[in-house]
This record gives sequence, C-alpha cells and structure tokens, in this order.
Amino acid sequence: MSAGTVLEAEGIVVEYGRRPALRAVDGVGFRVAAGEVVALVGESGCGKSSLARAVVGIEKRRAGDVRLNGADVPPLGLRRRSPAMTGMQMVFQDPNSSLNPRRRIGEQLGDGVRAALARGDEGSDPADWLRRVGLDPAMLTRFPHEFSGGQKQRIAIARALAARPRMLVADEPISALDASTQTSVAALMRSLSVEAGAGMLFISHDLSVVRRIADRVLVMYRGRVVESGDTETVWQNPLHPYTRALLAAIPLPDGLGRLPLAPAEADRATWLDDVPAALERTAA
Ligand SMILES: Nc1ncnc2c1ncn2[C@@H]1O[C@H](COP(=O)(O)OP(=O)(O)OP(=O)(O)O)[C@@H](O)[C@H]1O
Repeated sequence: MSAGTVLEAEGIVVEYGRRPALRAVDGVGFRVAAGEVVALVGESGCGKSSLARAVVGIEKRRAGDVRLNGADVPPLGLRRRSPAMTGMQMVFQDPNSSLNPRRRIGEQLGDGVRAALARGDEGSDPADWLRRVGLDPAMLTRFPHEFSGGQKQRIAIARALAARPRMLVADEPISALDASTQTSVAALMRSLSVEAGAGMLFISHDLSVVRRIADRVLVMYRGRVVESGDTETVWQNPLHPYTRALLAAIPLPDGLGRLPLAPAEADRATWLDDVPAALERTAA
C-alpha cells in the first residue's frame, strides 16, 4: 500500500441471483488517498451502487479484497462490526434513509460522535457540526421533518463526518436535492472531507459537479472500470470511447473552474448561499 492510501479495493466482484447470475461488478480495483475525492461515474445500471455498497460492506462480495488503512474489511457475513466501526461512512441519495424521523437531530449527531469515541477517536460537539454545515446550532432540538431536503442532507453529512470516518462513500448524495442546492452541498462535502483528511468516493451522474469537485475519476461501464485518471486529464483527453460518449453528452461552458473550497466555520452559512451565484458568475 503506497503512502497516504486510505482505501484499497482489489478484484471486487458482485453478483445477483443464480443460474445465470447477473454480474453487476466484474473485477474492479481502485485506491483512494487521504484527503482525496475520487468520483465514480457511468450510466444507470453499470454497477456504481453495487460497487460502493460492496466496498462499505453492506453488499456481499463474490470476490475481492477491501483494505482500509491497510486493515482488511471483511465481506458481509464475516463482519462483526458495523461500517462505522471500521472507519467507513456512507451517505445515501435520500437523506431520509440516513435520519430517524422520530429522533431529534442532536441525538443523531451524537450517534456519530459516539461511534468515533468507541473507536478510540476524538469526540466532538454536535452543535459544532451543525455550524460547520451552515445550520444554526439552536436547531439541535428539532426533528428531521422540520428541515428542507438540502438541510437534511447537510445534517446526514454532518452525522457521517462526526463519526470521524477515514473514508466517506457517497452514493448520489445530491441527486434528490433541488437544483439550486446540489452544487453547494457537493462543494461542502468536498471541503469537509478534505479538511478531515478522509478519502471520499463520490458517485454522481452530474458530470459538471464531478469535474469541479473530484481529484480523480473512475469511469464504469458494464461492471468494469474502463478508464481512470486525474479529472482534468480524463476530461481533456478521454481515451476510452465510452468516456468520450459520456463526456460529449454534457454541455459545460469553457473556463468554468473548480469550486472554491468552503471557508472555515463562521463564513460557511453565507458561502453556502453564495456558491450557486458564484458559479453562475463564472459561467457568464
Ligand atoms: N438487489 C439486487 N438484485 C438484483 N439485481 C440488482 C440488485 N441491485 C442491483 N441490481 C442490478 O445490478 C446492476 C447494477 O446496478 P447498480 O444499482 O449497482 O447500478 P448503478 O450504476 O448504481 O445504477 P444507478 O445509477 O441507476 O443507481 C443493474 O443491472 C441492476 O438492475
């Protein structure tokens, strides 16, 4: 394992059903370094979610190895510990699936903090996490239904990061959000995970957001990674015909740069509101 690598996946195979089995992931390997954002892109049904779930350990692997900071992450069935206990966290498309509707969000952020403490990691203050995602700490006593979709996803992200994961796996975390908040939530995820030194696997079909937040990109097609590389290199010089077709389908104005990283603490709430506007200005 090279220095700085947090996650190493090798030869991952996921199959569904029997005779004949559907091979959704067909021998995929990749690495993610600390503080790196790696995007996984590809058309619907190519196996992105199956790969993500197998890496975290909530989907069975037919074959393959996953190592987190050099330690084996055993496949489902052999595992006695939850993903949080291994230092991995997942953020899903629908924030309602990560949050319990009957518990106050302060308690749910506390779950993340306790997972970190149970692993012998440093604890943190739930109120502080709300502040970091641009919400008022006074909202800790509220229930999930009192928030908008974008706010709920920010809370789900805060909860995941409060567990101090070494690796964050986000499966379409912005696609259920209003278009106006998608970009700022994606940028916030990048900024917080980089700040925490965690690696992030970011699955999205929004390629313009991927281009702006990912350091590297993996292009998946029919269960295999057909191309991978630095995001700009892949965009400027896509080698695989499938990558060319995928990129040709998205209009992206020339000169649209990478997203600014969120500033620390105090300014973050304003920044969250400003990001979409700033992007429009850059695009104009
Ligand atoms: N639980 C399951 N049982 C049977 N087949 C499944 C199951 N989950 C996924 N599949 C199939 O495996 C293949 C890969 O699905 P997967 O959800 O991993 O793709 P994806 O790239 O994440 O798609 P999307 O972008 O639509 O979420 C598809 O053919 C899908 O129908």
